[in-house]
Amino acid sequence: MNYLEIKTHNDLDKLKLYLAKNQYDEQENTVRKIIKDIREKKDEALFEYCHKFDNFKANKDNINVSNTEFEQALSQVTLEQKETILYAKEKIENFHRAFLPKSCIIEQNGAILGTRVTSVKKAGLYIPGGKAFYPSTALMTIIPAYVAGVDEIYICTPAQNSYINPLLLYIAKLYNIENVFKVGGAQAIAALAYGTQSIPKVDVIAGPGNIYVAFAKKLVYGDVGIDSVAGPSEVMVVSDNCEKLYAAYDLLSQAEHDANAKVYYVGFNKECINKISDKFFELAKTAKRSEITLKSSQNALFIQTTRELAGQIIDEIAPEHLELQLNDPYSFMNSFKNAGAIFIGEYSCETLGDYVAGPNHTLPTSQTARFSSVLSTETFLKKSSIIHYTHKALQQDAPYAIKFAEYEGLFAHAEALKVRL
Ligand SMILES: NC(=O)c1ccc[n+]([C@@H]2O[C@H](COP(=O)([O-])OP(=O)(O)OC[C@H]3O[C@@H](n4cnc5c(N)ncnc54)[C@H](O)[C@@H]3O)[C@@H](O)[C@H]2O)c1
Ligand SMILES: N[C@H](CO)Cc1c[nH]c[nH+]1
Ligand SMILES: [Zn+2]
Repeated sequence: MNYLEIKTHNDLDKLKLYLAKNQYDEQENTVRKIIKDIREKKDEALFEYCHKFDNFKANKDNINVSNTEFEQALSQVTLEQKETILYAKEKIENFHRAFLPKSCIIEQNGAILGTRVTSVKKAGLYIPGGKAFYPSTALMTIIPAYVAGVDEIYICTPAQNSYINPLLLYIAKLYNIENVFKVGGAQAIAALAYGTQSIPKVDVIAGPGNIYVAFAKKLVYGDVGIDSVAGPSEVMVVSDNCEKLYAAYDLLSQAEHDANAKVYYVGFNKECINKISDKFFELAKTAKRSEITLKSSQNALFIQTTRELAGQIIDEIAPEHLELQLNDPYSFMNSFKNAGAIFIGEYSCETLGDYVAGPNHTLPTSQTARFSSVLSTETFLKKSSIIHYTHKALQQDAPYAIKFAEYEGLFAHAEALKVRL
């Protein structure tokens, strides 16, 4: 069992060393090659990788889900499945609508100043589908793009042996999305970033994925916008009690996503650490997704610390999900800043956030919650400044702007104002 005792500020170095060991050089090199190949050989390389990694013999005629495939898939969706999806859809839509940023203006010394919010034109959404199917991620990526007003939405998802989850296609149909490409992994991200004969180049790529998808998004960023590096799932539970053992179940729920998932338990006494770790490893042994869970449970880290130092531990790890099972969680929240999503109290388990609470479940991982945010409508929006002066307003500000231009030796800047005075 990975265990750290952090009792003093200096002990935090042990955690930094532990985190620095997580290197994925081999996977990063694989992704670099995939991106290079897609940029150079486009569809030809894309089809080869679909075959190599997903056993799908792709070509220009079958890469896009056809009308017949849509119809077949929709006929398989049961009434109960539809009701479940529509329940979550409404909650997620309401949340994203409520937090939609709006254009706004102010008036200052007679000038109108503002921010104009516009959506990107083309968004590429990645819906994972390697080790599990993720219709919930279809809702979590489509809804913010749709609410933001994106003009064209394209979906990429792996089609192992040519199969796509019918629930995903049902959700795409609810939003009239016709372009669902049967492509997964780094090759999907590269295709959306640079375009191929079959897949258009988009403005923003959003959606989570495994280590290959996450590296690819990181590498194409700058040529295209991304939501965040939303890679293998992570959860940290901080608790000051362990009577109910909820933490062990919550750790397991994320360990089952991926062998590279990361789960952390932070407790304040050894007794709780022992109780939670014993239960967690017992559950992992009999887990349904045992192959994945047994591997990821080996990465679980148990930390014994004090309430005072726990905030610094959170900030260092910057977990994708943070559960605070604490007395007085709100006062504790002043002690840290870095977490993708914060679940407060023993009843707010992460599974609710994964599916139905409303906020997005696509979140930054691998310590990037230090600077990245949850996927939201903002992922698909840009802001432009608005500046509108009248002659009177110009007369008020110009003398100051002219002086600034002169301090900088930029005389043409000053002249552009002087001719208007
Ligand atoms: N951070 C978040 O917000 C969030 C949300 C949901 C899911 N997730 C994560 O998404 C991931 C889903 O992973 P998944 O694997 O099930 O699906 P995935 O769609 O992310 O990955 C499958 C693809 O990986 C590629 N791949 C697999 N093995 C490869 C190899 N050896 N070399 C090159 N490429 C390879 C293939 O192209 C395949 O299509 C999990 O890690 C899960 O934890 C994260
Ligand atoms: N926990 C994932 C984010 O890391 C989201 C998810 C989707 N389905 C189940 N869980
Ligand atoms: Zn999950």
